[in-house]
Amino acid sequence: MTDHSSLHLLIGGEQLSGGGRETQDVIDPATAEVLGTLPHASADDLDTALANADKGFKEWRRESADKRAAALTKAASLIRERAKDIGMLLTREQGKPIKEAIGEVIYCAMLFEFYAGECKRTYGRELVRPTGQSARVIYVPVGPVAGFAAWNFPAINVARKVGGAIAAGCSVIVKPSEETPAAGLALVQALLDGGVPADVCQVVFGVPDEVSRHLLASPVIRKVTFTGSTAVGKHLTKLAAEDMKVTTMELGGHAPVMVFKDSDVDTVLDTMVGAAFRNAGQVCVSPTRFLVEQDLFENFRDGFIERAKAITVGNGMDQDTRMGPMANERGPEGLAKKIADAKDKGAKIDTGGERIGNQGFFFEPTVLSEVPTNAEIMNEEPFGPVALINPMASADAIIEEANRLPYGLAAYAWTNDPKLRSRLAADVEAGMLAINGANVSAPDAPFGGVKWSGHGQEDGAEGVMHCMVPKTVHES
Ligand SMILES: O=CCCC(=O)O
Repeated sequence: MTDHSSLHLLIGGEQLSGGGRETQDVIDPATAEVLGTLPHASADDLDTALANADKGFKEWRRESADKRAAALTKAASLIRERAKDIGMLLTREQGKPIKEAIGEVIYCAMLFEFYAGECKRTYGRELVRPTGQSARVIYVPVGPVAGFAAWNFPAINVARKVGGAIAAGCSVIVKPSEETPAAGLALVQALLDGGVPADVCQVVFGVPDEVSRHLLASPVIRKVTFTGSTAVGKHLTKLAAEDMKVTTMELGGHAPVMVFKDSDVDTVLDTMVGAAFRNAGQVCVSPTRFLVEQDLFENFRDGFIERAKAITVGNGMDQDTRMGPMANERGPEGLAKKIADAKDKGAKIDTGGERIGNQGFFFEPTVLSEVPTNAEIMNEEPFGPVALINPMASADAIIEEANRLPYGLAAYAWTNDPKLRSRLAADVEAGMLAINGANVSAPDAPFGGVKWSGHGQEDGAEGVMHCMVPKTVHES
């Protein structure tokens, strides 16, 4: 199986490395030691991948839904068998606790199993026409897809990029993050081992801007799917527009957690504190801005601080670690700056706020409260282990603050008031809303945002349908 000592490109089924290609080191975020050396694709490699993707698409689009489903199902079963090994690769390169890593890998198997079923559900519709005529809408695969995945979920992000495309009958070239390459490589290998043809799913690495410009400049690619920052998403969307390529953009968030006065504080904290520090807060749907009705505020803040202090931080490979390091050197540096800015503007640092030790990229679980809305951290995704807790005067004020930012990925709310729940469902500007819970991800549930958090969805039936385009066939 793929490991960090044998990192490679996967082009036309060939594992390519060496040959004078540029390389970069892959770093263990828990120790800052080098885990392995990753080859970059040359321009020739990218052209080969594009030619393969073109050929692969022409063949795969004609395969039966049964055959595509069988390959996804087999791959899912191989991923389940390999979950522990892939999880260990993931923890080593990304840092999250091994239990979270294995859970992430299993999610990928579940997603492929769900997509296997969706292969047969790409329904069109018949339009009403006079006798002797017909008109119907059919859905056809959009064409070869270029997918760019982020480092925070090295497995799920790759699975979301390739799964929908393969189910729809597209070919796909995926670029996992260069910082976390091995888990994505192992997933794609399972797809090939499961029967997905080598030209249908390929993996490249390189300097991200160079790879994306090269692939997007090609007329072969008909769809671009990206997970990452809003800034890069806007850049890729503009590049894609040059050739009218379809885009799915899963971008940044700044999720509000609306805690209304009828909530039970301990129940909310028991669910949301763990969610806030999952993957060291490096989650696009991380619960971030806790907007708590005034009456509950003090109890809520005290309980949050107590639970945050109890979190065991350590190497993700240790079984008792509950929070690992941040995934790269940029993490603690960027977070420390945002915390300093918030403090200067009057926020209280209730616990944490500092980097831990001088080895690896560890940061304390941090709680800030009474954070002014002009602090950078209240406006830009912190993407780190920090919770921001503010007292709010009313339900109206909570909803207004929840919608204040240009982001709209996930939102969370706690209330049992049926009228308020309906209002939240209608008025909260987010692609995903969890009421009285912390989970917004499930293989059958569309995952995506609105406003600057992007457009298009992954997972759910939409994850496949966004890799297809409608065609209307009129017959007389
Ligand atoms: O950051 C993206 C993935 C997070 C999730 O699926 O819960």
